[in-house]
Amino acid sequence: MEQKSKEEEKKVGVIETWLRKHTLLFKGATRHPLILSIRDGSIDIASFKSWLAQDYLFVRAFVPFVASVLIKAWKESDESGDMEVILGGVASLEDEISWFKREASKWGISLSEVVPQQANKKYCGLLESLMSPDVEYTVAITAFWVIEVVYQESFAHCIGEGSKTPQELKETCERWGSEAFAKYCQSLQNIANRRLQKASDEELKKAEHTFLNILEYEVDFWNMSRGNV
Ligand SMILES: Cc1ncc(CNC=O)c(N)n1
Repeated sequence: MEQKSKEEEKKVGVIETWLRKHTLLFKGATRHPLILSIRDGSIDIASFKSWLAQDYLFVRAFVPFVASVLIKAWKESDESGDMEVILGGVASLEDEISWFKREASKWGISLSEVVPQQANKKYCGLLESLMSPDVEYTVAITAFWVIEVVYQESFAHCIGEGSKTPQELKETCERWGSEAFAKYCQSLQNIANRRLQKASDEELKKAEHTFLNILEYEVDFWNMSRGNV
């Protein structure tokens, strides 16, 4: 029988603790019926197209949010390496926006005509509130991590063992489900964990609240496009 020392216990990050405490909600966001329908091949393409169009608008709002996290890292971070990780995130969003445009044209979606739905507007509003200079770096980087990891966990599930994801959706799943994206999410998690470990109770409370909020908004976001699954 191995007994964990107090030192080892302390190494279990705040995020791991939250993930254990809020497993149900996390599963709700990362094993949504829409994702399960991609994985089992039963996906209704209209739902996929609706998600794609809405997500393009979301990602456009996500860019300034990530830029705001970059500014906070520059001002508040105790580790210079944080900036490179976040800057990498900003850079890859340029490619992502081009990808959305290509993908939309493949599916015959006219992005200029897409109208944001309620859940999307609400989520973009949350992003905007998190851009405020009053929001601490620790809270913002935690939010950034959870937004990314929901997509990573969701889409990785669609390309895992035994998945029946339709060929034409595989590229989408690879975008967020890839090993490279998983590594990037791990880097964000490490930064967030480091900051959370040093945070005040007040900040911890705010960060956990934001974490839960985002998971709920992600569920609402998937629900928007789920159609009749
Ligand atoms: C609603 C939502 N959540 C997370 C992501 C992933 N981040 C950037 O692409 C996304 N595209 N959309």
